Amino acid sequence: MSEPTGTVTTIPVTGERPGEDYEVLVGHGLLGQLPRLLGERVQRVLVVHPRALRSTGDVVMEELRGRGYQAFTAEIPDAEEGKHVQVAAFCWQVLGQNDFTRSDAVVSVGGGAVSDVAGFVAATWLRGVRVVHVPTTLLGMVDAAVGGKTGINTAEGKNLVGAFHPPAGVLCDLDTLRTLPEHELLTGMAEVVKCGFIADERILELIEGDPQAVRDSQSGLVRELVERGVRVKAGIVSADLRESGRREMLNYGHTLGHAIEHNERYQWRHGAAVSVGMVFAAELARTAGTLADDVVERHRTVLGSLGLPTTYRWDQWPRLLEVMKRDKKTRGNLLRFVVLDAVARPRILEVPDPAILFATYQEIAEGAPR
Ligand SMILES: NC(=O)c1ccc[n+]([C@@H]2O[C@H](COP(=O)([O-])OP(=O)(O)OC[C@H]3O[C@@H](n4cnc5c(N)ncnc54)[C@H](O)[C@@H]3O)[C@@H](O)[C@H]2O)c1
Ligand SMILES: O=C(O)C(=O)C[C@@H](O)[C@H](O)[C@H](O)COP(=O)(O)O
Ligand SMILES: [Zn+2]
Repeated sequence: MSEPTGTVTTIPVTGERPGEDYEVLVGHGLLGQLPRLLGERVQRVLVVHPRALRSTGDVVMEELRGRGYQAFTAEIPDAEEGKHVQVAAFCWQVLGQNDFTRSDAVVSVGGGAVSDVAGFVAATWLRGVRVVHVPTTLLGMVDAAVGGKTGINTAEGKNLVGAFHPPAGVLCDLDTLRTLPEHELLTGMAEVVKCGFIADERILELIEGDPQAVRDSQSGLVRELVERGVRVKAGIVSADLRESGRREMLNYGHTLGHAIEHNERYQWRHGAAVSVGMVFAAELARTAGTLADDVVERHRTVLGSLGLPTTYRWDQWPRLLEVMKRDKKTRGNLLRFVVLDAVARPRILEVPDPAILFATYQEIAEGAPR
C-alpha cells in the first residue's frame, strides 16, 4: 500500500447540505488515501480511465483490491472522444453487469475529460452514486476535478448535457504529473492564469517571476500554483455550487473558448482555447471602457510566456458567434460574458449588440483588417 511522501495539503470544500463537504488532497504518493475518501460502505468500485493511462489505472486497481474492494475497470477513449453519450452508456453497462448499488462508487483516473464523463456516469447511475477523482493533469487538479460540474458534449456544442454532482473527495497526486507532456501542463496553466485574473493576483506574479519553473511539474512552484488554483475554485464552488451567481466567474474566457474548441473539432486543448477566450474578454472590457490597457496587455504577456495562443482565425467569426449563442450563460438572445474591471474584480457584461463583439474580435483575430 502506498503512503504519502512529504507533506499533504488538505483543502476543504463545503457542500450544499450536511455530509456533502469533501477534501481536496495535494501531495505525493496519495493513492493509499483512496479508501478514506471512498467511505466505509463501498464494496464495488468502477475505475474509469483512458487507454493512455492504463498503467496508472492498474496501480489504482491494485491499491483498491489490496484493501479488499471489488474493483472493475472501464477503459474509455482518450481526451474529448471520451465525453460522448456512447462512452457514458458503456460505463452504465459495466455498472449494470456488475450489480453496482447505491452504496458503491466510481473513481476517475485521468484529465478533465475523464472526470467530466465519469462524474456524469456517477451522477446518473441509480440517480447518483459516490465518485472520487484522481486527476492526472494539471488542469484536472486545479479545475475539472473540483466543484462537481460533470458533463458530456453533443454535436451542437461542449458540455451541453450534464449534472452538478460533487465528488466525495479529490486526490491530486503530483507524482502522476511526471509523465504529463509539457504541452498538456502548459494548457492546464491557462486555468491557473484564469484563477489569477479573477481572484488571486499572486498567481500571476509567481508565473511572471519564473516562467521556466512553471514547466517543471515537480517544482515547488507548480505545487504552489496547484494549491492556489484549487483554493480559488474551492472558495467559489463552496459558496455557489449551482452557478446562480459567483460561480459564473470561473467561466472567464470560456464563452469564446468553448466555441473555438467546437470549431476545431476538439483538436485544440481546452486550456489553449480558453487562453484566446481570456484575451477576447479582456479586449471586450477595454471596448466597454472598464479595463485598463496594461491589464489587457498583461493577458497577452503572461499567456504568451507559457506558449499559449492569444489569437484565432479572422474568417471564423460567423461560426464562433453561432456556437456562442448556446453558451450556458446566455439568456434568451442575450450573450453574457465574464469580464474584469481590474485584476480580481470580475463581473458579468451583457452584450446585446453583435457589432460590439465583432469589433472586439477584430482586435484579437489574426488576419483581421485593421
Ligand atoms: N468540470 C469542470 O469543472 C471542468 C473544468 C475545466 C475543464 N473541464 C474539462 O476538462 C477537459 C480538459 O481536461 P484536460 O486538459 O485535463 O484534458 P484531457 O482530459 O483531454 O487530457 C489531456 C491529455 O493528457 C493525457 N494525460 C492525462 N494525464 C496524463 C499523464 N499523467 N501523463 C501522460 N498523459 C496524460 C490524456 O490521455 C489526454 O491525451 C475538457 O473537456 C474541459 O471541458 C471541466
Ligand atoms: O467550474 C466552473 O464553473 C467552470 O466554469 C470551470 C471551467 O473551467 C470549466 O471548463 C467548466 O467545465 C465550464 O463549464 P460550462 O458550464 O461552461 O460548460
Ligand atoms: Zn475550463
